[in-house]
Amino acid sequence: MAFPIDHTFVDLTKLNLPNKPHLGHVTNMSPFRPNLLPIFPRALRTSTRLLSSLGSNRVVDPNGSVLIETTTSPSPSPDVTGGVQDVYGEDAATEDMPITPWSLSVASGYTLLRDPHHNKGLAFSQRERDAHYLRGLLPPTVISQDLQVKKMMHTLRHYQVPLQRYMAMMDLQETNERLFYKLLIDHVEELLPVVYTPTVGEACQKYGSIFLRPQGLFISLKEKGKILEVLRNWPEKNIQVIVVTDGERILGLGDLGCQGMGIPVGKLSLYTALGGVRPSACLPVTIDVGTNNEKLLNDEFYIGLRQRRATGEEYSELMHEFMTAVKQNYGEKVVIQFEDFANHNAFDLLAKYGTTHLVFNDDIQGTASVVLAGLLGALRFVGGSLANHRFLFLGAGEAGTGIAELIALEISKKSQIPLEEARKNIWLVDSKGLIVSSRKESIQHFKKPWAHDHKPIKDLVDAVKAIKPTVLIGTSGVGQTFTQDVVETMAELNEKPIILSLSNPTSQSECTAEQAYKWSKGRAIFASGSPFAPVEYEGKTYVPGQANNAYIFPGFGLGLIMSGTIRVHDDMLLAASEALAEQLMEEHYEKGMIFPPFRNIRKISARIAARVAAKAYELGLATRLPQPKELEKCAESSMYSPSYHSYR
Ligand SMILES: O=C([O-])CC(=O)C(=O)O
Ligand SMILES: [Mg+2]
Repeated sequence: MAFPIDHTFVDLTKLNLPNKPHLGHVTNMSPFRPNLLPIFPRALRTSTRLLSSLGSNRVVDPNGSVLIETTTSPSPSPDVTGGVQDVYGEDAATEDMPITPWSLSVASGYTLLRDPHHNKGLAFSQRERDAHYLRGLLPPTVISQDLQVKKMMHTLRHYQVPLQRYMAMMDLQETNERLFYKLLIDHVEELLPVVYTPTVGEACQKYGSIFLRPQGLFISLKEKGKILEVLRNWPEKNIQVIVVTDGERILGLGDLGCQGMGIPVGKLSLYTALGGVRPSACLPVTIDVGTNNEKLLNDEFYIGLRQRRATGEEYSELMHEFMTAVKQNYGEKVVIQFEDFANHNAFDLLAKYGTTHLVFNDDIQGTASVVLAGLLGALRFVGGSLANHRFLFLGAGEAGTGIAELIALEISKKSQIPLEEARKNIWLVDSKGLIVSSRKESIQHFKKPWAHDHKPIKDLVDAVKAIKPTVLIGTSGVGQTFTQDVVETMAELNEKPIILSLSNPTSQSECTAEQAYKWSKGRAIFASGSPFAPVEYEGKTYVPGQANNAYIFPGFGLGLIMSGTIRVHDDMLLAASEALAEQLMEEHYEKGMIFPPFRNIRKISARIAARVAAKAYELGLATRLPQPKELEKCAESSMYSPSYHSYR
């Protein structure tokens, strides 16, 4: 290798590079000298990586002298895991693998302390404090990351109000990213309800008042015509997953407009903590087309556009510009996860972009996959097959019809009967009552497949009596709709009624865990979308499962990324469900759970990722070739590690 050490910056525009240099290729440009690639002698490893991302293994100046030349080939190296270049060395961090702390330039001193990607707070060693101009900027003590975790947990547990915990965690994410993820990974069961459902729901409702620093990318109607530019303002270039919302149906809380940003931010924290996708590869996006929420429009602290929602062409043009810009800027292999769109847009967007982009709707497909997994898991212990069951849903929106369709697909595949036949054991109730064939003309298109022959029924309890379901699933977004009467009727009809209250957050749950166990006299197999604490009933402890798409999307997305998949296929959802279901053990089921505990989630996600990737290869949709031999190991080894690096 030939490395000049007397150059500190190279002007990219003047170099003889095979690919035209573009800011998008280079992650550590000086903001003041945008064409200058810093070449520091101590940072050669990073510089050579940048070279390879520019498609070159040498830098030649205008006179033809070689400035940098590497012996390695320009593209793929052992640093390529999870499908893209590990520019920041985020994978497999170890204390003994020194790296250079890059940001826009080499970060040091005060800037290093304020750089969330590299800050270690009191964990900077004495040597690092000397080498990086930190002396005096920190109190004298040096502590380990483990002690920092202990201290932070101690602080969090002292907060009585969940929103205070949420704010403390968001503050940590913005000041010390690795510590944030270490906390979340090591204490996943305790902290999931803090950074995610249910607390994130309250945070979105109050987002304007608690807003300190912006997180994610805000794309409003004002950015029309400039979305590509907006994407380029984001500091990271190697994006693998985007979670996008337009805020119209945030959990079961309705239209929260621009304040829905808490959702993509929270979902992407889980992509990293639960699925091991690098934080720098995750991009939260909120599309702001206004809100119809009067309370927010009149709230002086509201952060979004103060207008009613744009609809029709104005809406679809903005979405289309966004979708096009994403593909143009990040290519075809970026996962775009639609989250918390209202029904009408959710189904249309999925259908429209499903054939041109790598899109996944978490509320339709993720929720479906997790619920199917719970049912398959339970059946492993009770015996029988899905085809022997009768399903009744309260709620016929994204989650309801998405789950119904995936159950029908699984039945159809396993029993080799036509899909239409498989749908016949599945019934849905919406706000107007049971969906029956006489209503077919007046209902939305996504409800039509479920309009079976039956006389109209208005009330849920009457529908339960008439249909006699073995499984009752709530996806209505309305709390307390599984009344005592409904649960008692389910318990009269079934020895072990399966009751799933999926609406979020806790306030919207169709019934609580305690109600389900009490009213069924301890016989219900119960799970809910939001977490409930274990319940004591007549001397026995029941542990309700959390049927939340958080079990699926992080591993599902990882599977897509690691295989370089370009389209989502329903068979991948079935593969994910099966991978999750087989990890339910008898000991879990005996306690009443139909999902394995979240504390093993990284292992669970790796298994899901492997199964999804395998299906992608089988379907010919994967582009990362050759196919890695051991996909599960490959998934595990490509996961982000939150341990601190040592800085040279
Ligand atoms: O965010 C959650 O907890 C699950 C979900 O997607 C929703 O309720 O919309
Ligand atoms: Mg959602």
